[in-house]
Amino acid sequence: MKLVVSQRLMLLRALRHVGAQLLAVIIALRTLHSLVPPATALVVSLLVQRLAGGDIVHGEEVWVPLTLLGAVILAGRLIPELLAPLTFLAEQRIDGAQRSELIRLAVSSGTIDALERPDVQKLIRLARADREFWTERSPGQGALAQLELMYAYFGVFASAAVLAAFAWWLVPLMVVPAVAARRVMRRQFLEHVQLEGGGIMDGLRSDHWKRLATEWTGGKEVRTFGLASWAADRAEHFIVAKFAPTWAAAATSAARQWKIAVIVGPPLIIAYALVAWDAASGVNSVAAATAVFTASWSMLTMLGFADVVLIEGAIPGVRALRELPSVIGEQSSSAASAVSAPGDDRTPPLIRFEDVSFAYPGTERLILDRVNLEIRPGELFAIVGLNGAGKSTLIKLLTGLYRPTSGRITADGADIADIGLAAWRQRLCAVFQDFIQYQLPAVDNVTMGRAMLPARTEMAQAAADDTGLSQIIHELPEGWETPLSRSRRGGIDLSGGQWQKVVLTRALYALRTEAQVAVVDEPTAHLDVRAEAEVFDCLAKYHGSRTVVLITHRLSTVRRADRIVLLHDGGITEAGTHDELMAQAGQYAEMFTMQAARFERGYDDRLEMGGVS
Ligand SMILES: Nc1ncnc2c1ncn2[C@@H]1O[C@H](COP(=O)(O)OP(=O)(O)OP(=O)(O)O)[C@@H](O)[C@H]1O
Repeated sequence: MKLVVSQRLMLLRALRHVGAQLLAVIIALRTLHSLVPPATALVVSLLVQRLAGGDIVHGEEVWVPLTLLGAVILAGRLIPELLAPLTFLAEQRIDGAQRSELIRLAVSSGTIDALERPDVQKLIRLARADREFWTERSPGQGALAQLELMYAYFGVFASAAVLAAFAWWLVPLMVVPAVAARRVMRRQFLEHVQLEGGGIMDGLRSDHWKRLATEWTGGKEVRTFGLASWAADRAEHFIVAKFAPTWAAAATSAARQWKIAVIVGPPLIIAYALVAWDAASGVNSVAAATAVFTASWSMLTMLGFADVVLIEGAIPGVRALRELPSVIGEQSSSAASAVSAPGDDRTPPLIRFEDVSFAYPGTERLILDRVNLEIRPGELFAIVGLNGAGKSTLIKLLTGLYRPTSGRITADGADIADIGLAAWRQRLCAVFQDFIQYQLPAVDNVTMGRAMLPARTEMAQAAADDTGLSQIIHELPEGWETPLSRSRRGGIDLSGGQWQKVVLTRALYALRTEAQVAVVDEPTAHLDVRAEAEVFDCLAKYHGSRTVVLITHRLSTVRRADRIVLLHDGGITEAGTHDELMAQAGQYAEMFTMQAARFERGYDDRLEMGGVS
C-alpha cells in the first residue's frame, strides 16, 4: 500500500513540469467534468418527476430541467473536447522534461562504466519515455491519468451521494464490485508489465539488428557481406523472444475476463431489479429509479480501467528515472565537486600510475595488473603492444572514463579522482580510436575540442595548417562551414583518413588553447605513410611545452618518442627510448625489426598479432 501511494505521488509530482497556468485550467475543467454525472442523475430525475407529476401541455413544468439537461449534456460533450489538446500539451511537457532529465543524467556520469551495464541500459530504455510495448505509457500520460483518477473518485463520491439520497445500500452494492473489478484488472495488467519488462533486453538486441539493416553505416556491410536476410532473421528472432511471453499472457488474460463479468454483473442486476421493483410497486418514484440508474452507471464507468493502463504503464519509466541517479549520478558528484586542478599555469603535470590494476566492471580478468608508470611533463610518450594488450584501457583510465580497480593515478601528486574529473579533463584532450564523426560543420568538429570555451577560428586554422587539414577544408564547398555529413543539406562525407585529420586537428586546437596533455590513440591508422610522418612531426612540435601520450601500432612512428613503454600481459615489460629498447633486444626490438623488414619488402609496417606472413 505504501508503495502504491509513493508511486502515485511520484506521478503527481511530475505535474510540476506542466506549468502553473495550464495546470490550473486543466484542474478547473476536470472539476467541472467530474460534476457532470451526478448532475445528469439529478437533472434526469427532476425531469422524470416533472413529467410524471405535472401538466406539461405548455411545457412550463419542464423547461427548467430540460434546459439544465441540455447544459449538462453540452458540458459533458464540450469539456473533454477542450481537455484533449490541453492534456496532450501537458503530457508533452512532462515527457519532454523526463527526456531532458534522462539525457542530463546520462551525461552527468563522469565515467562510462555504469553505461555499459545491462541493468543500467534497461533503466535507460524504460526511462526514455518512448512506448514500445502496449502496456507502456509515457510519464505524462501517467501523471495526467493520476490527476484524472482523483477526479474520478471525486465524481464517485458525488454519485454515491445521489445514490445514498435514494437508498444508502446501493452505495456499497455499486462501489464494492467496481473497486474489486479494478483490483483484478490492475493485477492482470501488472503481470503484463512484469512480463514485458523481462523482454526489454531482447528488445535492445532486436534494435541492434534492425539498425544494422536500416541505417546507412551498417547497411554497407550488411549488403556487401550478404547479411541482409540474416540480419532480418536476427531482428525477428529477438522481437519474437521479446513479445512471445506477452502474447501467451494476453490470450490467458482475455480468457479470464469472465471474472470481471462475475464481479460486476450480478450486483448490478440485483440493484437494478430491486430499484425497478420499488418503482413499479410505488415504494420509490420512477424519478428516483432513473436517478439511481444514471448515478450507478456513471459510477461504474468512472471507476473504469483506462486509467489503470495509463498509470501502471507509466510507473516503470518514472521509477527508472528515479533509480538512475543512484547508479549513474553517483560518480557525477566527484565531477561536480571538482576542485581547481593544480598547475593552472598550463605547465603539464607529472602523471603517475601507482600500482594500478583494472578489470572491466562485471568481469574478473585483470587487463592491467599493478602497473607503475610515470609520464613526465612535456614528453612525447609512446605506448605500444600487441592487439588486446590493454593500451586503450590504460588511456581510458588516464582520461578518467573508468576508475582503477586498485591503485591510483596522480597528477603532480594529487589523485585525479580528488582533482575532480571535470577539472582533470580540462587539462586533457583525447583522440580515441573509435572517434565520433559529428554531423556538424567542419569548424565545429574542430573547435569542440574545447567545447567549454568560445570557439577561436584562428586557432582552428593554425591547428589545421599543422595537420594538413587546411588543404581539405579549402576544397570543401563552403570551407569551414561545410557540414561533414551528406545527410545534412550541403554536407559532404570525408574519407577515413580525412576524418582522422579532423580529429587530430581537434586535439591540436585543444593543445593550442588550454590543454596540457594530449592523449592520442592510434592517430595514423587510416593515414598513408607520408601523412603519418607529418602527424608525428606536428605532435613533436609540442615537445617540451605539452605532454603527448601516443598509442600506435606503427613502430616507425614512435622511434622518435622520448620514451616508449611496451604493454604485455597486463603489465609494462619494457620501457626506455627507442635505442635503449633496441639494445635490450627484447620484444620491442623483435617487433621493430619485423616491421622494418616488412616495410622494406613493401608491406605495411603495422604491428600485428601472429607476426610476418
Ligand atoms: N568495455 C569492455 N568490457 C570488457 N572488456 C573489455 C572492454 N573493452 C576492452 N576489453 C578487453 O580489454 C582488453 C584490452 O583491450 P584494449 O582495447 O585496451 O586493448 P588494446 O591494447 O588497445 O588493443 P588494440 O591494439 O587492438 O586496440 C581486451 O582483451 C578486451 O577484450
